[in-house]
Amino acid sequence: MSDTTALVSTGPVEPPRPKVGTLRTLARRPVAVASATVLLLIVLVAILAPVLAPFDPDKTHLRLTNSLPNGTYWLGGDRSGRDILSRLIYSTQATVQAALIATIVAVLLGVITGLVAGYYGRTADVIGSWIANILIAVPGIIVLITLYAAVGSNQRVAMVALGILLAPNFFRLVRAMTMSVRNEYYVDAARVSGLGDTRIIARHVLYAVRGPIIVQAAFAAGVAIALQAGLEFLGLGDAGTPSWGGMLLEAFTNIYIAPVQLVWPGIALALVVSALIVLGNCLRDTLEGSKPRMRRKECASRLDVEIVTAQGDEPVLTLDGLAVEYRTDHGWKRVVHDVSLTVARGEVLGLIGESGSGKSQSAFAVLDLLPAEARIAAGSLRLALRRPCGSQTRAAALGHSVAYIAQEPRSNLDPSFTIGQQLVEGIRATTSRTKGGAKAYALELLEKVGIADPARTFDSYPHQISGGMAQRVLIAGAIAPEPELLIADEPTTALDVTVQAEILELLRDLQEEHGMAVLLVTHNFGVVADLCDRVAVMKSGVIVETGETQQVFDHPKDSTTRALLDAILDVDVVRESDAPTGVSA
Ligand SMILES: Nc1ncnc2c1ncn2[C@@H]1O[C@H](COP(=O)(O)OP(=O)(O)OP(=O)(O)O)[C@@H](O)[C@H]1O
Repeated sequence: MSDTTALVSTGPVEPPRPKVGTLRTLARRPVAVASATVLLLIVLVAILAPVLAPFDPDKTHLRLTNSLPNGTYWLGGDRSGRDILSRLIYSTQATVQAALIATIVAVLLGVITGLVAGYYGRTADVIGSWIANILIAVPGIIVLITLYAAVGSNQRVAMVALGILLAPNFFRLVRAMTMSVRNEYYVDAARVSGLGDTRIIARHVLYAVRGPIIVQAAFAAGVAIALQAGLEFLGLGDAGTPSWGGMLLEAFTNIYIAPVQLVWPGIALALVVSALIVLGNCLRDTLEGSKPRMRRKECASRLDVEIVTAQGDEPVLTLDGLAVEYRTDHGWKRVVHDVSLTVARGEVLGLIGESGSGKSQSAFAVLDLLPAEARIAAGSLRLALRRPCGSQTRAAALGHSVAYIAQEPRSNLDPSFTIGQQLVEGIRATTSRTKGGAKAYALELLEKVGIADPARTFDSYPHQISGGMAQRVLIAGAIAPEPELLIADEPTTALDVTVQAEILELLRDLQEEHGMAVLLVTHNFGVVADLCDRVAVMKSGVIVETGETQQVFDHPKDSTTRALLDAILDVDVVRESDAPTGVSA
């Protein structure tokens, strides 16, 4: 990225993309299938215990006391001569019951109160947060031990209490996520379209927070199982009901005589808790649409990047044969085909095309900003820079010699920090200025990009400034290291017409003053006319026409170019071209 290293989007919570076939996606992940199978088997074993267990769990064969695995007792006998396998099987009932009760209570309590507190705020939030803080401060195990002492060994009551103690985790998670989702535009739109609060919460908010809830529920079930076993191990359980914790306790007292007895309940516990955590993570990944097996570096590895010291009039940017693909349910889909272009030193190249034509994907490929689900199938990138950028890698060049201005100015500013903090951090990361020097430079830049009161803007948070000012701030951040190439992705799209004209004028002035090369992504020929020396027209991932702006305006060859030209009202806006010649896209 640019010197806006610090100006990275933390972005609002995105509305979740609708997913088809969650179970099918899950079924493609071997670890998910394995852990789901383990959990399903455990539940089946709990239900079918009387059928599956070879012996009554309390039946004793004295001659098999502390016996090793044998033909009668496949896992051996315990210190009372009972079958360990049968007791292990019956113990799953207590385990499943404990996990279900604690998790259901925690989810119901925590999610409902978290949704109410996060959505309505105010009193509900204050009371909910207050109770949650108290419950979190309470030492759970002590409460449970006290409870056992007070009401006797009643696992159901203990697990309800544990559920209440675990509920604040859900409360906090759901409250925080609901607060982010509550102000999203799609929630506003649902409200305006007449949906009631209950439907909005159930349909939109709950849908957005379901992934983390599922993961948290898996953790809660794991904690419940571990705690239930712990309490049984402490001898607080019902001695008449087989449980893994109780078996561990017996095996522990017998450790010098038959240490192997510790192994079976230990394995069972480890297996169930691990399966819960793994399945929870897989479910979250699937529901949130992440594809963990595809790492960005792995996917982007086919772009051949070369950073060299510029010789003569060599173009700053040379992109050759770029192909970008996205993974779909039916294989890889190519969205950018064999795109080649150059941007000469000091030149402004407009990359124009209708929506979805592949402009942003081409720019993102240069900036190494493609998402994890994309891959570069072919292509080479050459950056010829006058100023050396340390290690001569693309990562080193980004932010120093190559800067970026994004489409959505506000979502590229971190709402938690002031404009000044973000600018200073970016400047210090890309230049050798001291903190004081960086502050003075930031104020100078803010003035340069036309901000009327730089000192006030410097101390403002992003939500306190307008969209136009936010874009000026991003431009200030981008030009701070005096880049040789500026990539601007629809820098005026999110702004109103008057502000658009001001920002374009600012970009033109800065480009002329600094002699930067600019790759300007846009869908508006008016913008191209205003700023660009040359233009490359894209359609369906392919460059269909390139040429000097004036020439393309006067004699458009491709029907896409003509259609885009027809979309602007006044072709007289084409500026007199003083562009360098002889550089082809
Ligand atoms: N994450 C993604 N997954 C799948 N396909 C994608 C993804 N992002 C973009 N695409 C596809 O890539 C193609 C090119 O998208 P790109 O963002 O480059 O369009 P664009 O020309 O910049 O349009 P716009 O001006 O609307 O941003 C589109 O067909 C789009 O559907």
